[in-house]
Amino acid sequence: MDPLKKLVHWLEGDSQRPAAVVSSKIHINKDDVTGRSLVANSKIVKNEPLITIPHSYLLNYVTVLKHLEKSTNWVFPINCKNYIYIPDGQIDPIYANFELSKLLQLSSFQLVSLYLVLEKQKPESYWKPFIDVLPSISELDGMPMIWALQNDPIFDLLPNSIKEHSKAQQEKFLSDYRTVQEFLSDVGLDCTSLVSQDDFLWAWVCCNSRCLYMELPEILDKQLEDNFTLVPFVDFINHAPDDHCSINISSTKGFQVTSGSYPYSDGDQIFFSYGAHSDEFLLCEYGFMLPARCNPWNSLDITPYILKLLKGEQSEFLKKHNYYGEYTLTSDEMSFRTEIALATLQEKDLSKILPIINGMSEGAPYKKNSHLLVQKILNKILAASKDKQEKVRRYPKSYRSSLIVQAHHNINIICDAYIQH
Ligand SMILES: C[S@@+](CC[C@H](N)C(=O)[O-])C[C@H]1O[C@@H](n2cnc3c(N)ncnc32)[C@H](O)[C@@H]1O
Repeated sequence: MDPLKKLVHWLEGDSQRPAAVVSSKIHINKDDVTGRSLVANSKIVKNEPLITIPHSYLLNYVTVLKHLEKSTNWVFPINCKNYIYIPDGQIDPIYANFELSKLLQLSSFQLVSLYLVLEKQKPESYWKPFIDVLPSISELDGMPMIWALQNDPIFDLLPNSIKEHSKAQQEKFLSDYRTVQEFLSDVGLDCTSLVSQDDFLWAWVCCNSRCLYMELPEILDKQLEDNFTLVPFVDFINHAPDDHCSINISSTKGFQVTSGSYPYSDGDQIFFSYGAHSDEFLLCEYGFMLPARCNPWNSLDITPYILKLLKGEQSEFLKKHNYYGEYTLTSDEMSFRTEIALATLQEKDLSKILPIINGMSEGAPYKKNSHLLVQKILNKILAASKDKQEKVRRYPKSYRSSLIVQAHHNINIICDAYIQH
């Protein structure tokens, strides 16, 4: 049977497992650009219920621990038996080694990724219908952190802001992998044979590109970034920058999607917004960008250029008032933080900047020079971007090179529009 059909069949439940509810007005579609997506078969009105996925199908910190508990002699402190189905079956000898106190020290990313890798290796797993439809690593090849991990020299030709973002992600990934290796060796297992770095990368990027916000029980005392879940079927919904579907989590019913403020016609793709994200963010975290000029959240990060110009006293002043770093601009305006930093650069008496910070002054005396400074910075950025684009052209055409060209194109659009403006 086709893996998508198997997934739908699994979600239909059985005498023990609750059924998910999927509106007959939507179906799964597949294309080369956006992968799987959900599409309307007929008219859908505003706020119409579309999908409900019970907790038994959600993969997150709580459900993983609940499934592991079965193979161990510890008792998970959260009682969720009546709303999370755990299949009867054999004890897993690997999980039998897992100590609760050590598991509770893992983050959601570490635990869920480890569990996905181990479950994927089993010929029989409760989660198999879900795991079989997760994207392969090659489907997530748009994420530049993967290029960096593979030491692909083309990574160097990305805009600096994307390189910085991807390097930070890469460090987080490697640190998560190290923690999981330590966890496995602490419980007496051989990590390298059980969980290779490539397998862990696959699971980690699946979590990164498909996780949805869900608060974990307070008793687990986790960090904000641990509050996520994977949601089969709902994770086929692609991103659009404006509001489409709305999502909601019911403690009893599970994960619910309604059409929200947006009516759909037959053939329309169903979207929801992953957040107010720029193309650079979408590329780093999800491996795609929106078509040119379609993303209203695109901005240009000029932080390194401004930081280089600041003198010690000016940096201290900006740090003291929480205005150090994160200097951006869009096609038609610079951010307030950028304005403050550029005014600070021009002022000897820094007390004169405080009325601008407090909203008592518009900072008119600094505006002309600030604008000139930004123009100079943008010309430098344009020159660096042109140089990198020429180098990319010397590479054979590939998916990665096309993404780099698009990322530079986005920068050119903002710089040109701002300079003309
Ligand atoms: C939550 S999944 C959505 C379903 C996905 N298309 C699939 O085939 O499984 C997120 C991934 O979908 C793709 N995606 C989401 N929105 C997109 C869009 N507007 N354009 C292109 N790709 C998109 C990206 O690959 C992203 O990592």
